[in-house]
Amino acid sequence: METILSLKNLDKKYGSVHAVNNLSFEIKKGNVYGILGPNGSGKSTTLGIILNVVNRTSGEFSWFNGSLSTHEALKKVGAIIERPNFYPYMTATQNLKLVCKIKGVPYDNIDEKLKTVNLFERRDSKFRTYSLGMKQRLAIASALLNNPEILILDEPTNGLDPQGIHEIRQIIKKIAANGTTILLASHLLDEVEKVCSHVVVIRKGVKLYEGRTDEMTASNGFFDLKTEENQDKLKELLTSFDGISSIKEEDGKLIAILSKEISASEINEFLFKNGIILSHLVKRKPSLEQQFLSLTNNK
Ligand SMILES: Nc1ncnc2c1ncn2[C@@H]1O[C@H](COP(=O)(O)OP(=O)(O)OP(=O)(O)O)[C@@H](O)[C@H]1O
Repeated sequence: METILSLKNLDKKYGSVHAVNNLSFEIKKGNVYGILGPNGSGKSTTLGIILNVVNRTSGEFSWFNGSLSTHEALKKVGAIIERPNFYPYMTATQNLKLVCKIKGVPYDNIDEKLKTVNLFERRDSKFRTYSLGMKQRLAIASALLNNPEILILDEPTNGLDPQGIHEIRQIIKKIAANGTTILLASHLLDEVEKVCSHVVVIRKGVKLYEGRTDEMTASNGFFDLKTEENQDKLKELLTSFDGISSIKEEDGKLIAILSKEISASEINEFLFKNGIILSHLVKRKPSLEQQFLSLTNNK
């Protein structure tokens, strides 16, 4: 799969603040990536560096396998990293025409992009009459005017109401489904879970996790178990079972953490054959939220 962007050991210090710390990851064509991290974790700084608006302290990044200069490469990138700013007394179409002039691209795309962001019907309304959600959608249309290979968004749903948030997420998915690679920064786990196929989790500029969003959720999970009879024997049997990596006690129950996929019936049968009748057996998986919190809090 074609590499759109690669970061190697990227570092940024603002005086004593280590905003980005030895960060490496790759963006492959066609995926939707989320940079996920709490406030101040270095997301905006990272986006600023790859867009050439923030100087890195050290490390490297390269666009499109280094086949183009950064200046040329950025012509194939659409980005919104600041609050959208358009002329209030001009209509959506007039504002986008101006952007086309500045970017040196023809007007031909304007209607299509307005349709993509559900603003075609409101194309002749003045920008100042737009809601915050509409302003954000117009910014997305503007970033798409040059048909970019990749669209970069910093906290795309910040400040919007639930409906506005939903609409922006649907639009991002639609743009991705049309083949545009997407990189967005978010502090919202839920957002990344809903929108992104891949995630890079950072905290204090350090990468904690990189991989598929669904694989982050697909840890093997754990069993809650209880017997009214011999809890010690239950513990002993579980310890001997291949695929159980550790056991802890909680509120009179045993929690068995799995290192591979084991079904509830498999474990139930094994215990029954060895003389244990369970009064409680539940298989659980930690939610992405629990995993995110443990990733960002405990390291
Ligand atoms: N221009 C600057 N000068 C000094 N420190 C800065 C500057 N920009 C960012 N920082 C610091 O660098 C760290 C990372 O900030 P950054 O804005 O990249 O994080 P973020 O993850 O995008 O957070 P947020 O979601 O709050 O914007 C923070 O500690 C921030 O205070």
